[in-house]
Amino acid sequence: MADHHRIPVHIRRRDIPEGGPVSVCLQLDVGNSRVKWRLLEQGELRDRGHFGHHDSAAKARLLEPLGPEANIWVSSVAGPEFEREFTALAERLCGVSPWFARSTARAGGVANSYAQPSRMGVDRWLAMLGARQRSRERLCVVDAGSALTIDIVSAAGQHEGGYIIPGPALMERALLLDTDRVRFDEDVSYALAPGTSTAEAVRHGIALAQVGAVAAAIAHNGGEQPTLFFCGGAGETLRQLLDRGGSYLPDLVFEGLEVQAREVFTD
Ligand SMILES: Nc1ncnc2c1ncn2[C@@H]1O[C@H](COP(=O)(O)OP(=O)(O)OP(=O)(O)O)[C@@H](O)[C@H]1O
Ligand SMILES: CC(C)(CO)[C@@H](O)C(=O)NCCC(=O)O
Ligand SMILES: [K+]
Repeated sequence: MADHHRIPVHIRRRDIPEGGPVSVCLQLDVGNSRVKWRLLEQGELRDRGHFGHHDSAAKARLLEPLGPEANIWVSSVAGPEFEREFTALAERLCGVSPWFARSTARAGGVANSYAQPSRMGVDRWLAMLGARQRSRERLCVVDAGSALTIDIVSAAGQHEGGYIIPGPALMERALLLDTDRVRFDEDVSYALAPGTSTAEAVRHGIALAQVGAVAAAIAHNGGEQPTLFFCGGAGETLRQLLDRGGSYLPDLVFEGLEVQAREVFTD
């Protein structure tokens, strides 16, 4: 842990001494379907990608070129085995101990509503910190990944609460698993019109459920209309189908990771 305090955080160009070491920061967003990553050098994006949790070749390609001066920051909602394995691999391949962000009671101007903050998925927490950094208005943060999560943050920065709903792929798998005749081969895209085939009825039904959940979350929680932020693989599609504006920010979790890291490493 002490090691991290020497590491320059939120590396701005003017922080780097002339001829000094190049600050490298590898950031990972470990979700339930896949691992997303981006690589920054002196605060500038150099590369990005994604891979499966068990793709050891991809992990080696990412870690091997890094030197011991690199920072590795991780948001992970995967189990502790991923954390252990990835830490051991990073230590072996580049001599760096990754820092894993945790959900806390408060950070970046946001107060957690959970009695046990560490129980909250850190991706939700970081997405809220990222959104709060961009807007001080009342927020609705929607992460449409394996799960659809919807979180409301008041203008004062209080997490009002949130929702965890199966995401589109999970909804479809649940239907196929527990029915005999819901079967189709067509690859129909998500839309809201009533379906006129099994494929459409399923895909449009799922789109309706996802969009409807966000609309209902906003309607049910009254008050000031929140500013919408979307992230996750289905985030932009959902934003368009909902048709209430808002921003799609695929890097919201990474942005929150930087907010939390800045607080942790500069106290
Ligand atoms: N372009 C797209 N349009 C609509 N839906 C999509 C699109 N891409 C992915 N999805 C759907 O969105 C869901 C999440 O996709 P994806 O796996 O990309 O999310 P993710 O945010 O990486 O998930 P996690 O963080 O949980 O690993 C899946 O149900 C997938 O079917
Ligand atoms: C809900 C997911 C799966 C979304 O990725 C993740 O945030 C998670 O595992 N959360 C733990 C439970 C909670 O957030 O209360
Ligand atoms: K996610």
